[in-house]
Amino acid sequence: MSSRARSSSPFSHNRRTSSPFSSSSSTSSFMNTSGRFIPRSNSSSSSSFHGSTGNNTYGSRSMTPNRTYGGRSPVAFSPSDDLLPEPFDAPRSTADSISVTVRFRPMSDREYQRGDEVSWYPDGDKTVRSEYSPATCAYAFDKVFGPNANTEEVYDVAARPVVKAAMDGVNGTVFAYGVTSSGKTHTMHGDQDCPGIIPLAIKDVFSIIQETPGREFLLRVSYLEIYNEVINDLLDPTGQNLRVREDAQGTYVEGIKEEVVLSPGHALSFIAAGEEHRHVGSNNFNLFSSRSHTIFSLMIESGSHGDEYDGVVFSQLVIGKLSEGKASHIPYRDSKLTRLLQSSLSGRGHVSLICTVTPASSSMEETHNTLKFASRAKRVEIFASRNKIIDEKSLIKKYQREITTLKEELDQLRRGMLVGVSHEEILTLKQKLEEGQFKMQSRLEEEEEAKAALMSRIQRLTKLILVSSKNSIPSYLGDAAGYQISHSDDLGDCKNNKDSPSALSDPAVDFQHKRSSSKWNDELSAAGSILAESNEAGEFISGSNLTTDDITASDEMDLLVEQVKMLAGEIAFSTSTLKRLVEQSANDPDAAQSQIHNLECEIQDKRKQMRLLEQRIIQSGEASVASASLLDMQQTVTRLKTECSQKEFELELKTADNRILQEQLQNKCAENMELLDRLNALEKHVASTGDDFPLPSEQATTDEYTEELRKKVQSQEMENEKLKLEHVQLVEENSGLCVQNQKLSEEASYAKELASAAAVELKNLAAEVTKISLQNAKLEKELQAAREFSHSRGSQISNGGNRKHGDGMKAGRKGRYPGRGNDVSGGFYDEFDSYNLDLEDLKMELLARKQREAALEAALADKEYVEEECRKKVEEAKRREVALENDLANMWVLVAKLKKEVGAAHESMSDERLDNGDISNGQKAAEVEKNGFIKETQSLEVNKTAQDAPSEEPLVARLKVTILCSVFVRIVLHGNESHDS
Ligand SMILES: Nc1ncnc2c1ncn2[C@@H]1O[C@H](COP(=O)(O)OP(=O)(O)OP(=O)(O)O)[C@@H](O)[C@H]1O
Repeated sequence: MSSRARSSSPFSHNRRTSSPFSSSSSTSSFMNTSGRFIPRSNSSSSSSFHGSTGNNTYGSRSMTPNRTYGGRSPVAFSPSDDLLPEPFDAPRSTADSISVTVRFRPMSDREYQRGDEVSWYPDGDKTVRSEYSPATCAYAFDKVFGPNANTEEVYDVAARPVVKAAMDGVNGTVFAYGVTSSGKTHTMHGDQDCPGIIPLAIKDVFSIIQETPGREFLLRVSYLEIYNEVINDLLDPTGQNLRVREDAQGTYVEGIKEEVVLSPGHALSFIAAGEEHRHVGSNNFNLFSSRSHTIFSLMIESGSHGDEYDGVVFSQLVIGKLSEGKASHIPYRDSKLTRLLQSSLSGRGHVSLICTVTPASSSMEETHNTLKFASRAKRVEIFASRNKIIDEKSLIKKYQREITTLKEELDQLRRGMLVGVSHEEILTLKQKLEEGQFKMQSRLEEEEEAKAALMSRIQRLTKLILVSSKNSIPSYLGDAAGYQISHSDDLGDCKNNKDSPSALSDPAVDFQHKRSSSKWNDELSAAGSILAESNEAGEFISGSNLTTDDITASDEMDLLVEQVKMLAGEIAFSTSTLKRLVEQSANDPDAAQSQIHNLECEIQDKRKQMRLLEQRIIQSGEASVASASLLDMQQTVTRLKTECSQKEFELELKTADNRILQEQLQNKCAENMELLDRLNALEKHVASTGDDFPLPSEQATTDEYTEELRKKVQSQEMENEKLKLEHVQLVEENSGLCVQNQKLSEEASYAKELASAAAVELKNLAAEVTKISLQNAKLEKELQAAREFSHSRGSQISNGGNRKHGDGMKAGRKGRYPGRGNDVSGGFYDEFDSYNLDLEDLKMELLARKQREAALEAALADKEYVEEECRKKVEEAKRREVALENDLANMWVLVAKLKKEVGAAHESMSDERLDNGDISNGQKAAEVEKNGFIKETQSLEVNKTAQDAPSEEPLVARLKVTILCSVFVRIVLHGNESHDS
């Protein structure tokens, strides 16, 4: 058995009683499954939906208690029907979803005062709808409870099936989730008038146990709080900062205390004690509570009786209160809470999520977030199945086994089946058996003792009550009465006096006296008549039969003590009556005298009785000591001790009550003082107001005066109203400031926490940095060493000549570590050397190649550049050539034109001259010359490429020069143009 629990209650239950509980002092696992959420693949089953055309049937935007939330949503969808919770029948193998319910709380007075409106409302019993966008924003859940629903209704839907299944061996988790002040505590814990889920579940568990007589149950509880990521054991104040551990069975809290519980009250007392240890207790610091989660776990172990034993079932119910806190800086997925609930929410048990929300508009966003969370939770699939422990871990099984073995042995012994076994062996076996039984019994009895002591005390007290109420008296009381009577007889005139105390003339005295003593005296007298012949105190003591079957010595002692107390009370009362009579005797000495005498007799009589009883107590004590067996004495001592401790406990309670009462008294006194002060002030005020009124003059009529007074009162009332308003405003302002102040302090504390968290982070980071720096330094060192090594290696190799390949180099490398070659490490170093140098050579070669490559690339680039330049020049030259050719062609066209014109002019002139006969020889020569020129030009035209004909005529040569010049000019111009462009 894993010993996880720090300790557990030593309570065990006695099987002889009719209770179905099994006995145990147990340690067991806290959680017993592990796994993960399985997101539902079928998105159509999602519970959130949008886009409906429903009308909001609630016109008003304020939520009042009278507002009805019944009726189905008129919207045109029914996804909620898909989400109806299936019955939690165990075992179950098909997938089911988490049961998700939403509970609205009523709007608080504060929210009303703040002017909040309803922002979310339950539309029917399965839908939550936004008031501001009802058509587009709505969510469906298994069940939605309006603000008027009570917790029992919530329990019936959201928790009862889980509890039932848990009692049948299926793990279950019920948790309330919501923002601060949304109603988680109200839902889970509740109060006296309206018990929450936890007390209801506990009650249910015990009723199920009562209704299942065929099974034995062992229940244990644990209660923890997760506050600011720290787990504290609420059942054990020393259990702080516990750790979540994980084993094959799942996650559990190491060292959590588990207590065996025997009744609902017992379980609830642990919760009440746990609440005292909570980090925030009943504190109303919202921010703190939003970081506080509580988990109450009930471990249930059960098995059938004896032969019907069919294995032990172990299950766990976790009932949690989880706060949705925006203040929390740890997201849920990383939190301890998630780790802890991992087992419970693993999908193998039932899970019921109750989301608590407020309808108020000031919390609209928070409520929306809660609804979104709830909607997402609905998609988680579970496969709830029944747990079964068939290993040896079960306490019930262990005990059952032991009992069965012992029974068998006993049977064998009884039947005398141990044939051939010697008498000694039988005795030894018997002894062993008895020892075993004794062990078992003693453990059970330990548990029973406290209970038995209480029971005996109750019985004794009950006897006393019965004795007095039934007007019957045991024989020993009769003795006492007899003694009283006989003693009175002794006193003679006291008894026979008609003015006995019961016939006192003062009716008040008579009544009071009767009220205190008549019943007792009547009883004594009645019994005394039976034993009237016994007239001596000694006889009464010795003759009384105090050791009847049903009355033990201690009972007798108790009764005697009670009698002494009563007598003492009566004596005190008679004494005070006597005092009063003595005072009265001053007025009427005769009448009072006899009464005084009787009363004195009575007091004496009672004193004697008391003394006798005291003696009897002493004697009875001595006698009982003498006669009682050791066992009796032990029992008596134990009982007395128990009573003592009970008395102490009662005393403590009384002291605490007293303290509270005193505090209350002090408060009341203070309040009274305040009220008195206020009264005085008011009286003064009234007096001063009265002074303000002028006394009615003789002329003024009473009516005028009354009117004046009325006006004054009215103005006073108005002033009062004003003051009241101011007061209300001030109170509001004050509460606002208080809230602000609280928020600020919360924020400050949050900031502090953040700062501390940041400090921790920083510290961690610093540690990381240090670590990394150290690593860096180490690496640098190594690098440096490697560099040095390679450097020295390089120089060594360069000195050694042939560096690249060959034996010489290897010989050089080996020479670096003289002596190493002989051993293994030397060989390794040589190899390492050689590898390093090869690598280095390769690197250098690679570098040289890269350099060559780069040089070649540069040369190639140069070449390409030059080529490009040349190509450009060639193109330019070609373009010029084309241009020149064009110019030349144009030129030739011009020349041809000129030639034509010149030829035409020449012919017409010669024709005219020939006709007129006035052409001189000179002119003829010129014309010849011209004709020659034309002929030459024509020949040029034919041989236009021949530019320097040796036999040119001067004119032709000139023309050529002209043309060339023109061509040159054009080339120059063209060159300039192209240059400009
Ligand atoms: N269903 C309800 N009906 C009536 N009153 C409710 C209901 N739910 C909550 N309240 C009241 O609202 C107030 C806040 O509720 P409660 O303390 O339960 O909130 P909480 O969520 O537990 O807050 P915290 O996280 O701060 O502890 C309480 O005064 C409570 O009595």
